[in-house]
Amino acid sequence: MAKRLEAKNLDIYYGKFLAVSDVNFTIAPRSVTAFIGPSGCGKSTVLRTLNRMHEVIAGASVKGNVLLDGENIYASEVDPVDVRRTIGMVFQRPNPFPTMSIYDNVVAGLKLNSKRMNKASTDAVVEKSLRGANLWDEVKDRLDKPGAGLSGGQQQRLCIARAIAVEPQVLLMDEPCSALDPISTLAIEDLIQELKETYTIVIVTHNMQQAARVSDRTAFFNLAGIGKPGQLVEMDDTERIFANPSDRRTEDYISGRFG
Ligand SMILES: Nc1ncnc2c1ncn2[C@@H]1O[C@H](COP(=O)(O)OP(=O)(O)OP(=O)(O)O)[C@@H](O)[C@H]1O
Repeated sequence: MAKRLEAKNLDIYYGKFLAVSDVNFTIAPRSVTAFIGPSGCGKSTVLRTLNRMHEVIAGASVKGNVLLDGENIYASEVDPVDVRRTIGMVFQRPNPFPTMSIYDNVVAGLKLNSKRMNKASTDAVVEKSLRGANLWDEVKDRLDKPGAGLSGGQQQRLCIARAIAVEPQVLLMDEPCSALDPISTLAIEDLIQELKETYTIVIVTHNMQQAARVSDRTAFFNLAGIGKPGQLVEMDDTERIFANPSDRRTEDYISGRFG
């Protein structure tokens, strides 16, 4: 189910502003890749081009291609809504629909995809998704209660359940733990390890320990200079990036000399 993701010559714009230039990489199926780098270097921008969320912003555009198992997601015949179903996204702040029940939060994605399902199969998807997000045991007796009644960490797992309910092949996570306490953060990190058995995962994180803990591969992004676009400096096995990176700029960043 998990798929390979490739970026080819990506130039990413906000209006005329070239925010990130010439990004190329390949991400293997069933792996976790962390995007790290100083603020403003374009980590979130690159992430959003991987499921065509970038173009939702007025004036934003992309040159280059993103291939999912060799298929260009920017090809003219491709429906961006399908792309966003296949390549799901979890955001920085848990964003469940607050008044909607826990159950309805999980099925919200299915409804958007207008799948017609009977009650029994919907129940099964809800249970499977909540189990997949390690939340089932905590909420199974209050599925009809509002999503807003959960803790921040539970809400983030609910958002992950909502994202996996539509059975994506890739999961993009934009700083999914930045609003969470350390215990909830560890719960999400454990969950990421389990989810990579099924999905290809890309996570943006400011926390280098987190990148070292959860990812197989790490991509270091940097700004070419003030006012210049962000760029991918290097991407390699996480162990190598943290122990013996190829580029001096990566070493300076991970050893805390800047950023
Ligand atoms: N909606 C937007 N409109 C215009 N410019 C934007 C927009 N979002 C981001 N940018 C610009 O694009 C560049 C990259 O921003 P981005 O948020 O991708 O960086 P980042 O590395 O994720 O930063 P951070 O770590 O602070 O979240 C920055 O110069 C930023 O100001």
